[in-house]
Amino acid sequence: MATEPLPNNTDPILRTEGLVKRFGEFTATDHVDLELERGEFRSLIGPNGAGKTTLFNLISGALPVTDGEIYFAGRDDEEPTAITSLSPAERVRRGIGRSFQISNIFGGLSVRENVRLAVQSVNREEIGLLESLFRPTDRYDEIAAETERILERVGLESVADVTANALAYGDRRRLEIGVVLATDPELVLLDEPTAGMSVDETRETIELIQNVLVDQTLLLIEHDIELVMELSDRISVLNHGELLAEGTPNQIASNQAVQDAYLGGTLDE
Ligand SMILES: Nc1ncnc2c1ncn2[C@@H]1O[C@H](COP(=O)(O)OP(=O)(O)OP(=O)(O)O)[C@@H](O)[C@H]1O
Repeated sequence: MATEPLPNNTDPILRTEGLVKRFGEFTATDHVDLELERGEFRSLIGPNGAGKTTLFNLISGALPVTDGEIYFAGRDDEEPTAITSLSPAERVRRGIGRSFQISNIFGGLSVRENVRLAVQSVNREEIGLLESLFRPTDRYDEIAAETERILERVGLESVADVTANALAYGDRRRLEIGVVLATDPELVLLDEPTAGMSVDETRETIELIQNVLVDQTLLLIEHDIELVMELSDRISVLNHGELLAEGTPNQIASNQAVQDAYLGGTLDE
């Protein structure tokens, strides 16, 4: 009987080393060492002000780090390389996508135009100048085909010509996910995708994310602890900017430090 081949690379897709972010005297990120395995669904939880969004901003490049390094393995199964000083746009090209709290949608453009722009934004650099000059039709066809593939993947074909601002709430969520998928990410940072949603909408959105982003590594900030416990492969807990605990949902649920600092014993109920 054939045996499963061993994965040829077990390096983490993302690794932060001693990551620090200070705002003046205040330390929002305090020597965070985080490692994400390729393909995992990781949630990042912690009380308000624990530093979750700040950590996302450091990983995406929206904020410069005060100290420490960020390594990312990117598209090819290569050794992780330092991305700490790369621009946000370069990080997107390397394969770090981000969605939700920072909206990537242009409200005045159609659904299709939004997706096409996102596809173009990452493809531009991948072909040489000569190729782009001599094969414009091929390129146009490729981008159009990829755009249609993504519209189908997120279930927006029937509203492709609708202006984004006119979309129903659920379809707007689909477009957010489509736009991030269009950048062909390896890792997707999802910052409270369900903020302001009802329990049912929350569940539907998370299920959509899981279905559509099945090939990606996900790092999710989510306040619905029940959902986090149910869906995550592993959970990292931040408290006062520090990584307080890390583990499977069961390990986190039974971690006394987490209960004391954050969950107030509610997980066992
Ligand atoms: N640009 C900034 N300047 C000064 N302080 C900031 C800045 N950004 C964040 N902070 C502070 O850093 C701390 C962490 O904020 P952050 O938004 O990362 O927390 P969070 O865990 O995402 O919180 P929440 O769950 O409420 O969204 C907070 O005390 C916040 O006031």
